[in-house]
Amino acid sequence: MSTLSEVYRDNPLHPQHIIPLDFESAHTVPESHIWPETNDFQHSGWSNGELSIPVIDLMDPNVVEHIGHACETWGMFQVIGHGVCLSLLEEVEAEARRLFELPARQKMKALRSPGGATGYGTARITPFFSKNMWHEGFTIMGSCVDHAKELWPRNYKRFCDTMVEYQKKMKALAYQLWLLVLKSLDIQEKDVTWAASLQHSEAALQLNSYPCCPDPDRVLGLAPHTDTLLLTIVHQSDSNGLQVFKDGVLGWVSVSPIAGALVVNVGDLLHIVSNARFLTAYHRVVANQACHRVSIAYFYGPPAESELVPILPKLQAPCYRSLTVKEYVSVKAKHLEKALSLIRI
Ligand SMILES: C=C1C[C@]23C[C@H]1CC[C@H]2[C@@]12CCC[C@@](C)(C(=O)O1)[C@H]2[C@@H]3C(=O)O
Ligand SMILES: O=C(O)CCC(=O)C(=O)O
Ligand SMILES: [Fe+2]
Repeated sequence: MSTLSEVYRDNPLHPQHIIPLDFESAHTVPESHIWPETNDFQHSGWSNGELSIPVIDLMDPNVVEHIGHACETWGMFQVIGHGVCLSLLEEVEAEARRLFELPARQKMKALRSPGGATGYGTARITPFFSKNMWHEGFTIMGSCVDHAKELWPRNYKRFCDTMVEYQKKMKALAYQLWLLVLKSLDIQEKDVTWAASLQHSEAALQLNSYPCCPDPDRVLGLAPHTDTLLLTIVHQSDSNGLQVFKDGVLGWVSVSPIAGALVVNVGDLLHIVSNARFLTAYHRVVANQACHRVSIAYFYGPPAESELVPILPKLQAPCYRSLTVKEYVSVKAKHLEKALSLIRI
């Protein structure tokens, strides 16, 4: 369907990097999932007052300044007053849980193929790390009917309808955030050559599952990474786990759940077009023993063929060379964290 899928088809993964652990049967943590020398997971993580990411009310008259400031200092913030109703957030989370609670052999029927972009499986960044994550995911790009039919042959409609409805709401919210971001950069929409194409944006919905872990201090839910596209909107439900890296003294900072709030990340593409003024959020997820954490992430960006050009204030030189979305996604699929430095001028 989308040309982003083509990029992933051209960068296939090995089957052993796609199949998650059968977490239900794992009563101890296997060697393959024990991360070395990183026992800082639970104890780092500030999360009070000034030491947490900003919470921004979209109805606030100064919302543009707040968003600009948050993107410059954290690359991540939480939004309230976004107009997405709580019942839809609860519904999409309940559907995600319904999927992940299926027995492993059932979920395997919707396994992502080696060159595929969609379906059940590990996180795409898995091959870059020597240890596996305490995580399983389900990726949706375009229609999820074929995979959902494998999971629930007679009863797939509720899942798909919820995902369609949720993506519609996320797309509208992402566009609203994008316009606020442009304002904060003092840029007119008409000056961005690919702005109109955002109507046909290439988006992905990722359902994430972090099962209860018998030994959470020795595993990682999701390894540190930055998101690739423009913006990510995350519904993280009510359990801790998400952390963002803040340069300087703070290190890993917990992103405390706020009921009804959504977490917004600056992705690499927004970092590039802002000419490095906005930080791309480097984040990770730690595991926990008590509950099965589920999150739903919506990735928003321009169509794959769009040419990204850093938007420059007067007299500023571009930090990155111009390239298409597709080209960047492909560089990232091959080099992960090194991708940004490879396109630096
Ligand atoms: C459109 C996207 C964005 C993807 C790839 C593709 C579909 C799945 C997304 C994630 C979801 C989990 C973390 C991440 C890092 C991963 O491994 O897969 C994300 C990645 C990215 O932001 O690069
Ligand atoms: O689970 C979370 O809170 C974050 C997930 C995430 O970082 C992602 O899907 O890219
Ligand atoms: Fe992420």
